[in-house]
Amino acid sequence: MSKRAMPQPIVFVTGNAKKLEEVKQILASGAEELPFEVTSQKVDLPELQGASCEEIAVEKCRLAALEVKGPVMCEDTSLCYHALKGLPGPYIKWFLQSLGHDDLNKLLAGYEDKSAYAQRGCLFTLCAGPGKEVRVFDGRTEGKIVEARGPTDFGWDPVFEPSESGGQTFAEMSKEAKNAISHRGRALQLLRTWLVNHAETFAQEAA
Ligand SMILES: O=P(O)(O)OP(=O)(O)OP(=O)(O)OC[C@H]1O[C@@H](n2cnc3c(O)ncnc32)[C@H](O)[C@@H]1O
Ligand SMILES: [Mg+2]
Repeated sequence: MSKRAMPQPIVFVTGNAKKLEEVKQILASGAEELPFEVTSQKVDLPELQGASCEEIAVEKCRLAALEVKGPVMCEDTSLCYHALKGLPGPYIKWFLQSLGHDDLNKLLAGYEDKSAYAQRGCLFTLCAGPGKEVRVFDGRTEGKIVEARGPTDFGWDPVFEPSESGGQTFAEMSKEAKNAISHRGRALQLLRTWLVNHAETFAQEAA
């Protein structure tokens, strides 16, 4: 499919190089090609505190559109422990940075339930430009928190064992296998389908 002309490509705004790497792989694979060009820009956007995952994601995307002055997509990943009623959730980045994998796991030491979900972080968000509607696409993968196994180059991948992985942590899986069942792969698939089906609407909003 040829790409539709837009004044500007959609800019994926993120400060995280590993996210960008996966998003590129996911967009390059799969049956449907995106009807628009996607580029990326490294901006560390401020994130709301004390708000719901969805409010955090929407506000970040709104700021990204103002910054880029054109169409953008962003994403926010949460890691939610069932025993901790959804925490650390959107604050996983700060927990991981301060605690590291081992101490992160100790948070669950007092609980039987080690299950977690990597949720809404893939909250992928899409916005056609400053002041335009922000659309949210929610991808979720269930699993449990385990002792770290596998390469440690991407966030909490070593301590998250998805229920569908046959016992491997995200870090131990190939990129293709992770992307096929990951929160990011699922949310991005929803965004892709929406854009394919609403290309006209989105192009008009961005014009
Ligand atoms: O600029 P942005 O896109 O916000 O990038 P970020 O690194 O700040 O990312 P988040 O705010 O979404 O915080 C999510 C945290 O979870 C980590 N993370 C995100 N996706 C992950 C994945 O698929 N596997 C493992 N860790 C992940 C990421 O490194 C952060 O520490
Ligand atoms: Mg962030």
